[in-house]
Amino acid sequence: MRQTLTLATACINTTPLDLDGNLALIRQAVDAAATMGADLLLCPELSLTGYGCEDMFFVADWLDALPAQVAALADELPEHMLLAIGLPLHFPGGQVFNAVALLSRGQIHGLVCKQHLARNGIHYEPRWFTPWPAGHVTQLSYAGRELPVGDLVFDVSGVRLGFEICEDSWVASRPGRTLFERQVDVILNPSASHFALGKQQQRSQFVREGSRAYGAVYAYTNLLGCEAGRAVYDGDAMVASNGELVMIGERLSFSPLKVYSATVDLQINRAQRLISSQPMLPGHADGIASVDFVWAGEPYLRALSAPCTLPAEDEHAEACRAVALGLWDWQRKTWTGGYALSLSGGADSALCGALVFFAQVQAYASLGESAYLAQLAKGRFEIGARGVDEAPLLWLKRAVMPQILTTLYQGSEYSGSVTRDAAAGLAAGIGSQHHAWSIAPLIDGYLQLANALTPDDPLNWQRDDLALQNIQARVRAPGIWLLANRGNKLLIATSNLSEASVGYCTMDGDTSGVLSPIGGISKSRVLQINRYILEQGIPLQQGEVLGIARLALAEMAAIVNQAPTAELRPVEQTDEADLMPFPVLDAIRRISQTQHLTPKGVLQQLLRSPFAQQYSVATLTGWLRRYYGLYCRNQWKRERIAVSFHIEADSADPKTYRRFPVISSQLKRELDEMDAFAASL
Ligand SMILES: Nc1ncnc2c1ncn2[C@@H]1O[C@H](COP(=O)(O)OP(=O)(O)OC[C@H]2O[C@@H]([n+]3cccc(C(=O)O)c3)[C@H](O)[C@@H]2O)[C@@H](O)[C@H]1O
Ligand SMILES: Nc1ncnc2c1ncn2[C@@H]1O[C@H](COP(=O)(O)OP(=O)(O)OP(=O)(O)O)[C@@H](O)[C@H]1O
Ligand SMILES: NC(=O)CC[C@H](N)C(=O)O
Repeated sequence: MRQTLTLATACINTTPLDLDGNLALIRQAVDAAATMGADLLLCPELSLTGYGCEDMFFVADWLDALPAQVAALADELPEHMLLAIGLPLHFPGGQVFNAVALLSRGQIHGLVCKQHLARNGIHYEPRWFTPWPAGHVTQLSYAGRELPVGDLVFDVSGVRLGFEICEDSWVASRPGRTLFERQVDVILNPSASHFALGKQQQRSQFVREGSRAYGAVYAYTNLLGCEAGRAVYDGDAMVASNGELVMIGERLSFSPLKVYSATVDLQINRAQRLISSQPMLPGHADGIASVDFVWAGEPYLRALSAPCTLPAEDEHAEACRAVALGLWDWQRKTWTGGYALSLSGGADSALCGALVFFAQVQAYASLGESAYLAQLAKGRFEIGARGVDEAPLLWLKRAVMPQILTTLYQGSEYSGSVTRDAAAGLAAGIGSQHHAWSIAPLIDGYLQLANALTPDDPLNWQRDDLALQNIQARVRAPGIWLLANRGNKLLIATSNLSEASVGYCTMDGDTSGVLSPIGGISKSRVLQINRYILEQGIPLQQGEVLGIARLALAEMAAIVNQAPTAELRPVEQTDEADLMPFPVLDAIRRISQTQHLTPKGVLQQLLRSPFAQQYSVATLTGWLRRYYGLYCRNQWKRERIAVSFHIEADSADPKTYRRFPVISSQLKRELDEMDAFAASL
């Protein structure tokens, strides 16, 4: 019996429905794992089809074509390697399960089905899949063979393998408990776990604990990249043995595929089972499938992987990297000509522009110049060659960025030179093709048209404040759309999470666009990140390729040193005066969305926080009323805000994370209860 195993994990940047593309990456992963001498390769959840296939999981004809692909893949495997691959499993005439198949050369050994379907956060798996009942095993005719299916353990020449499929490991009654009873040596976890700040820490806890408590090696692998346009997957990969991490992969890589391996000692984990206080029935044979596979000989001279520790999380770096990876994947998966951005010289659009630049720099560093250029060539960019002595960063700014990003400053009579110069400076710093024009004549034109309808009663700022603000924001939209259409570019909308939550944005004005890259980042963090980009720079992976460790932008200084203002009114206006301090707004948003509380419950939390020392109860309840008033009435706006990436723990996206009725009571009763509670204090 083998005493050690070399386990490989693949993080794959899948595309939903792209069977050929996903299979090509899986084949590359098999080759890479073979080179590493791996005994087993684990691929992520639903990696054959992509995780986000949505209602295609209801299309039986499409599902029923998959087994032949799986069989063909098995035929190509190297002699001594097992492959675990996630896929949807259709019981002909019945329902669909979220499964993983275990393959070796020419063979499919069986399929394990997910028992706990993710229905929290951004996940809606119960719409398509049926949960598999624990302890149930059946037979199925699949790809022309009779296979065991269900809550299975595979006995591979004395080494027992079991699975927890993503959400299975997040719940209290995780399958690992019965895998332990069946003497499992290795628990494999194929996942599709969306990126959110702080999640690696959570995952590492169940990976380590799964290994310690169940006396097993635990291998975890996640999808990578912006698979289907919204969620970004971070390609987290970990292996734990004897309760300690022995492998941690690089997360949020711009490579479409990352394969890692770890060599682990099965004996030391068996020893933990031996001394476990949990009873284990001898001869527990239920749900154990014997696998006809011969491991390669024991590699006695191969060193075991050493324990390692999780690196400390740099939240700003992670947020920037996740957004940039999303932008890179949108660019390459949509085959479009880059991005167009209305650049105001304010915080939000500046961060969007900076992250488009960071995406190019990181893609260059991760892929290397020739693969990076090959990718751009697929998007039909014609990039001039880099000068012999030209530094890659300068070349990216000079030759690449003008093609990737078009920026446009659109001043009005209320815009100042501060923002115009800040926009021009940032554009120079990131190398975008920058233009500036005035929208004043267009606004005048609209006002003349409207005033001609009521010549005795022209629009004025005292009465028509919102109408006069919004026309300015709207007049900017057609111009930037024109430039976007002309260059086949994706229009970036600059909404951030805080403003999107309360609808503090003009529909069909500054919300116009395909994609809101920072729609998952709170305004408080946007402001902090801009300062971070100025003062520290975003760390680069493989930065040595460019000769820099971090990408800093000195041009952010002019952005960072302004108070956020929408420049929509003749009198100086700040966003925080219109709304409330952003840290308070973000706390209300986060508490209400992640703790699922009523306004009274949120107030109670705020009263226990440092805000209670800063602000009176009356001020806090006033802001809570403003927040909920805007939140409720603007659900229709959130339904129409451009697609965004999930970055913070919560999000405003009504199609994934946060659902709320478009028409509602506006929480009138609950707000009155909050006031009554505040009055009772
Ligand atoms: N109770 C209600 N329930 C559902 N819908 C309601 C509604 N009341 C009005 N509406 C609809 O909403 C429409 C108004 O929506 P919309 O035209 O978008 O505009 P609106 O939400 O009224 O105003 C835009 C707000 O965003 C701010 N803004 C704009 C641009 C940039 C920034 C920034 O700093 O980033 C901020 C601006 O200062 C203003 O407070 C109404 O005409 C009506 O059709
Ligand atoms: N003068 C301008 N030129 C070009 N685009 C503008 C201009 N003013 C506003 N916009 C567009 O409208 C969006 C919203 O404007 P707003 O001023 O609220 O945001 P911002 O300037 O990016 O950041 P901040 O809210 O911090 O000022 C901007 O992000 C930008 O895309
Ligand atoms: N695919 C899944 O089961 C994902 C669910 C899990 N709770 C996560 O967010 O990672």
